[in-house]
Amino acid sequence: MVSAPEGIAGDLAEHAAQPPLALLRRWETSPRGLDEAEAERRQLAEAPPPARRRRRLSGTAAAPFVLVLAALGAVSALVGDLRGAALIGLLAVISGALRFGQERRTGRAAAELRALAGGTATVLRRAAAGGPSTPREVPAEQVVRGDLVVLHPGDVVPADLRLLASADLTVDQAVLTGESHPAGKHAAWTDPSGDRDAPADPFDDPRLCFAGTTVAGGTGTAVALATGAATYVGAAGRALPGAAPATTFDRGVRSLSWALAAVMLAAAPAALAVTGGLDGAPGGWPGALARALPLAVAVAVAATPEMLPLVVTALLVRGSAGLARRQVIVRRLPAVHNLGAMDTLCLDKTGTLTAERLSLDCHLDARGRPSAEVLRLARLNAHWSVELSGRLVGDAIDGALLEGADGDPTGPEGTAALPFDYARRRATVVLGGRLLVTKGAVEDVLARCALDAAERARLTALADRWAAGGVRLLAVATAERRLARALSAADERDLRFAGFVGFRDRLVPVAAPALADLARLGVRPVMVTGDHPLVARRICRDAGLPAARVVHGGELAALDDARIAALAAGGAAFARVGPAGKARIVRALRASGRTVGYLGDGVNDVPALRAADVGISVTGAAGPAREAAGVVLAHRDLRVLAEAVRTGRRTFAGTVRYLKIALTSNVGNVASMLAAAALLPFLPMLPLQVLVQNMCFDVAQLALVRDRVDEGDLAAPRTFDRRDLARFVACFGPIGAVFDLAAFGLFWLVLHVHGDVAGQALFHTGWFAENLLAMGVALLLLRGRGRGAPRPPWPVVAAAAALALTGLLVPFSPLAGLLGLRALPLAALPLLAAALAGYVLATLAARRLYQRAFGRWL
Ligand SMILES: Nc1ncnc2c1ncn2[C@@H]1O[C@H](COP(=O)(O)OP(=O)(O)OP(=O)(O)O)[C@@H](O)[C@H]1O
Repeated sequence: MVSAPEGIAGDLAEHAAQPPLALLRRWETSPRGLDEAEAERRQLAEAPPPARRRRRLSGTAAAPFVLVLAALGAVSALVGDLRGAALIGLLAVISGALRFGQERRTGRAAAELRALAGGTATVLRRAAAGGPSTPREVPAEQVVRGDLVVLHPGDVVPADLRLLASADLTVDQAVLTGESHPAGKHAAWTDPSGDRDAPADPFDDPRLCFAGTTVAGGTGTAVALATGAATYVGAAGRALPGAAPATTFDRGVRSLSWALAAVMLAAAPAALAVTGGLDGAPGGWPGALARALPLAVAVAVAATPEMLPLVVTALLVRGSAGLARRQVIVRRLPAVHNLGAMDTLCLDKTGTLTAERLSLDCHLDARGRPSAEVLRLARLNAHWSVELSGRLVGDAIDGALLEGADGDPTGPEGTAALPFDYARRRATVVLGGRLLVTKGAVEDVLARCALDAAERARLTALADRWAAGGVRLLAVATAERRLARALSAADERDLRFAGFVGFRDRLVPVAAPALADLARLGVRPVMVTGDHPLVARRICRDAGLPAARVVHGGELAALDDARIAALAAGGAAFARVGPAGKARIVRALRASGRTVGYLGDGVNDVPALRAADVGISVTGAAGPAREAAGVVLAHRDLRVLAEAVRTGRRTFAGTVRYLKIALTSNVGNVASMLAAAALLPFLPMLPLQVLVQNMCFDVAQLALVRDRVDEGDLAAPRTFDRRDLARFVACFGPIGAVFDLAAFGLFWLVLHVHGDVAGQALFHTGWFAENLLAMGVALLLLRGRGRGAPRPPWPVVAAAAALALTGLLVPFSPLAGLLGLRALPLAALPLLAAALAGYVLATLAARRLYQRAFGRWL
């Protein structure tokens, strides 16, 4: 559960306790809302300062590598090596500039992608002070304090709100409280004991709605108390709505980062331990320590794949740009990875598997005979529930009813409405102040009709027959009633059954092949629908989906997460599931270790879209559903899903490849450096040389972002596998270390480098060159499995060549003196070639063995 600073919780409690009118006065607003000019003024006052560039610069400056360089520079200056300190400072600037540039590029691309879709909210505003107010849809971040916000099912609450009025409002607060049942919300609260103004926990206060939660049912009007960072979640430092739950990839990278931090912490003392006892260091032990400390830090840096965040973001941006070309819009970058990791895809039915539009099929009386009167009642219900709820358009059912009608349906004017909501599964209007007309799910409406058991059973059987044939029936019922007060769900009782309206929900032709493609990629589809179990079974059959059993939403409460996951794994479909139930199924599957996608287009899908590892929606879907999704399909063509999954896997494989190459090289390097430090009577490499070489490798590895992936590595869902990574590094890391050490041995024996400073510089140079050449080779050989794998693209070849050339040419350049390097004698070249040839042959052999033993490369 999210907890926020005391002050915020206290403020909210105080606001909640105030009478609505006093509250409106205090916020200088009115029951008709703010006028546009005032809203704009407040928006300017509340907007965060435009300090983004400065923040990015300071973020770059605080990057671990830059920080370590700064620390090293300081240590060098302290031990009197001013030239070294200046050079390290220069290195810090170059590294920071590279990082800043790359981040700016990827950041811009990511922002462009994000801007493709954003959250909206409905507010009541007036064009001018004193004028009438109208509901207006505005971007969620433009809601200001004092705005009157109108809530409908599926809306993501845009700010912390105090309710002024509501009708059967329920809010899913799971993102904040973990509570899976929606909480009832209404404008009043009284403490039974009369002691307190507000419940102890603000989330229990029915008068308050919190930014980031989702409206599950009913409607409401509320005043905004806090927006943006000032909201309860904002102040708690929590990512605001849309914040997808941590995915397996996030968790994997996080645990890897911890492991690497531990390696860094261990590498520094290890380097100290092996170099601390250097013989003959001037100044005795403290002098040796002062010389060894920078190396220890440099070794720790060399052990870390510091480009990881950059490579991950660049790969994600590249993946999403590729998807955008295929009309798949990625709204949240990590969703790309999650598409690749997804092994279960829950889908609702209407508008995803079946056509976006329903068509009216029949209108029947209680005997099953065509009835124009039933159609007229259903249309009046649809017309007035859309009109009186302030919504511009109805859902698919209302749309289908109104579509065929010639103008407004004839009949008395609607005077009150209780619009459709997913928990009640029905909609009710009052016509002419006394005729109540309800339409909705057959079993829900029949349960509220005054019928004897036999008649109810007969009507249920009649509806089931139609449902089994693929027709969705809704029941229509009426009642004569004078309402002295506002209409509420309690009035939907003792109804007189009028008849049925039926709709045809056609499976889109591409649904079955698209789902088959996904199944071949190891993604199990699970249907989760609000519709009737028999309709669900029928559609599953037509779409080739498993429906070994259809679990009714009503059963969910009695099932624990493990059982729900087991049912889904056993091929069950879920029917008559409301928004909270859909989210519950997604959470249960995630809790069982699955990576879950959710594909839906209705407001009833919003909680599930947000609970999933990756929420997928379609353009033309309800606004809140699009906003809740991480991925939006620009065309309702499910066939692109398989390609999106493959792109996700490619992106993921790219990240894994980077990690494998970087860690293998780093581990081999650090191991050989520590071993050499223990064996040699002098530092095997100067800290600055370690850092320069490390930076060259870092930059070269950015080319991997452009690399291709073997399609064979994309066949199954991928999650972060630390064991696989460790195995790879354990197989290939030591090869690098062994050949590094072999090279030292050769230099030692053949170049006679021992002893004097000039000899040491020669040794350092030999190693510098050998290391960079080996890194170039690693980049080319470890990127793929060899025969049959895609050839390296030119940026990777160029990066490998640049590494090799840097190693060979820098010792002959003016930079050599600055870095403490010397021109290598010609005799060194055959040694380098021999060490390198050995490394190449050993790696090729190991690659074949690895391939045979483990099959998968990335
Ligand atoms: N506008 C409406 N008025 C009255 N009843 C409705 C309306 N829309 C839907 N219903 C009833 O409520 C049920 C649940 O609707 P819901 O939208 O949750 O699911 P669905 O559209 O049937 O399927 P899916 O979850 O696959 O989109 C419907 O099957 C229908 O019986």
